[in-house]
Amino acid sequence: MYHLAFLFLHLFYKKLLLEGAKNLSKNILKIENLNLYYDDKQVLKDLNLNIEKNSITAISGPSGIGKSSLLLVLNQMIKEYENASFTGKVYFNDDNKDIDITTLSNKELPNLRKKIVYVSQHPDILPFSIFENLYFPLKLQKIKKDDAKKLITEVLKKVHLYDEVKNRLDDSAYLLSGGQQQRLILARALILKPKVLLLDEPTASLNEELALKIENLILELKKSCTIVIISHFKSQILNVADSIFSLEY
Ligand SMILES: Nc1ncnc2c1ncn2[C@@H]1O[C@H](COP(=O)(O)OP(=O)(O)OP(=O)(O)O)[C@@H](O)[C@H]1O
Repeated sequence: MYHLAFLFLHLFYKKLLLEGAKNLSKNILKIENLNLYYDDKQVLKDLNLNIEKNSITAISGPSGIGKSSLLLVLNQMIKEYENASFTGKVYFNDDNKDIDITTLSNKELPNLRKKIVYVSQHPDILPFSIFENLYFPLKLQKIKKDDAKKLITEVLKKVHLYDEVKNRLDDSAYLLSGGQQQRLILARALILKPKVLLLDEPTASLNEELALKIENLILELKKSCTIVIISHFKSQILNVADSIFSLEY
């Protein structure tokens, strides 16, 4: 009888431990009571959001409601805006440890932004060649040029840009079309294998065929990272999103 009770307790305790471990790692990002202001103007009000690991969350809502601002909070790029301020907490589950990223020092932020990468709707192309735009983040990681070449080819193929640029990698990236630049910055975001990708209108300048290819890429990326996406295309949201978070006035 005593043994049976002990076994039961042991199994119960193990189940609790397993559930605890599962819950701990289920959400990769967690926002609690976020209020965001630009100067005196409040943009986000008492916002709470959980984002599951390896999921695709779409942020929807009317123009100007604060969708891009919300993405900027998620990797703390918002701290670069002098007129922005916020209250609340943002937890990032990194290697099964929850850290409140709002408390990170300025020195710790570049490392966070390698793990949680924001891809702007306005391609922030660097004034270098196509190759150098992609080599830049790798150089900072002290990755050798030969290894970098392999990674760059791989990532250009992933974003369906390789065939268009393979013979002109030394040309200025400014010579690329809007749609090519958009795929280039997506490639640059992917090259360091982020844990979270924050995509702000990733297919805004692409034709329908390319947009579909990028949607398929986003679905494939879900296996290795978590994605938060802003898109004005309803069909795109329905095609890729596991959940939709709507911002309303
Ligand atoms: N740096 C800033 N300083 C002051 N106000 C800003 C700043 N950035 C954004 N805003 C304002 O904050 C509000 C939210 O902007 P945000 O770009 O987050 O909206 P959005 O939902 O992404 O819009 P859209 O769908 O048009 O891209 C808007 O009213 C915008 O004008």
